[in-house]
Amino acid sequence: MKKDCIYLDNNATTKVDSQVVEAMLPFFSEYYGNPSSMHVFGGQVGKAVSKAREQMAALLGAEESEIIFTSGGTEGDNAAIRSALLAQPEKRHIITSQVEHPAVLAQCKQLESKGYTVTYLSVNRQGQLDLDELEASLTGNTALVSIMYANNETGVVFPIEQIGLRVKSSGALFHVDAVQAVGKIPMNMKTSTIDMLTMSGHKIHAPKGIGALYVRRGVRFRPMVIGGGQERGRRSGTPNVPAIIALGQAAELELMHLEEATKRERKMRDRLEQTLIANIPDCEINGYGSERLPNTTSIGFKYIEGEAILFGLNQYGICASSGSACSSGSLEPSHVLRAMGLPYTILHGSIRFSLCRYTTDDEIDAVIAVMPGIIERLRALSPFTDDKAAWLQEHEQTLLGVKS
Ligand SMILES: Cc1ncc(COP(=O)(O)O)c(C=O)c1O
Ligand code: FES
Repeated sequence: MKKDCIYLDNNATTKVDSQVVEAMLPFFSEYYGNPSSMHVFGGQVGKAVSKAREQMAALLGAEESEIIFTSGGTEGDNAAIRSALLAQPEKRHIITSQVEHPAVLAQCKQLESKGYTVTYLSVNRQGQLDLDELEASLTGNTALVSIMYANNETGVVFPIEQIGLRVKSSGALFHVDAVQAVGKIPMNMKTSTIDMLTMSGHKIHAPKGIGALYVRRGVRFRPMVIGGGQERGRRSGTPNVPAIIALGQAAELELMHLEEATKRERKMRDRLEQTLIANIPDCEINGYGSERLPNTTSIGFKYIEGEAILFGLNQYGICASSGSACSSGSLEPSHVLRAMGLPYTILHGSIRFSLCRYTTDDEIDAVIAVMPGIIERLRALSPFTDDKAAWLQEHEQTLLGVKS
């Protein structure tokens, strides 16, 4: 495995910060007590967990009592959706969007088979929701609206507070998957319309398998993991103390770096985009013109395959991705880009670069230097010309076996 790679796949996962590793290490073999124990040895671990909860709450502008530690984004999303439905058994309708992460979409699909009705809001070519469509979909039967803060593939940011105001006036609960937004967009739950918010540690330089779910005080929470009653009865199981300490430390660092790091990342991201667009014909930025995360760019290069571009980049030690980490490896084109109605050729030729606070200008320069050559070589080999690509687009539905 290359250690010296140029890592531009931070939306898939991030490197654990060395200060984070340092903070968690003593909790493996030195302070290994159970935070629920009555003795002082366990009690001091309990205090460290409380500090981590404070650090997490500070990043979200929340109260400590509103933070539940989870195993990550997927659990947070699952737990929030289930809780919202269990708390309002008389309501049988859910609203979400077509571009959510599978952690939300798979849950909704399963609920449909159990008799729930789910509305999947559409997005336009820029990846934006239509707030009128949302308003028209809300009914007295709507239990929950679950919408992501920012999209993991395109970085497109949804107008969460405008959505929340509409949700609140309908009486439904509002859950937000903020896995990609926490640490990149300032959050203040005290002035927000959000009832529940999911975050995940491994996107903010903490380890994998730890995260937090924010549940607004006063919102009835029905736990998904039940047992010994840890996390004030909201998530049972002996907590993963070292990972929680790590998450707290990572949250503190994110808050400290947020303003300056996102400014730097945006500058580098914009330079990367502008230079590639200027130097390579027939490419476009997915979600351009929409508000986007400062660290993310998804670029479609016509007439070639995203996987082939990644292979080319790999030879220079550059890590990027052709969609979400969970679905890359499958040949299905991205459900996000498809929902945006992108033409066949862009759909298949899209790759994502995602930066972090460790990204340097030299790394961006390296990508800028090799990309035109990679694209040119692949296009020279491509069997698709303009005309063939147009034919493919026309027959896209048949080729993909999509029902429509
Ligand atoms: C938007 C979004 N939601 C949820 C998840 C799942 O988080 P986790 O990997 O912590 O389960 C991810 C991770 O890629 C994500 O990008
Ligand atoms: S699990 Fe991370 S993008 Fe799907």
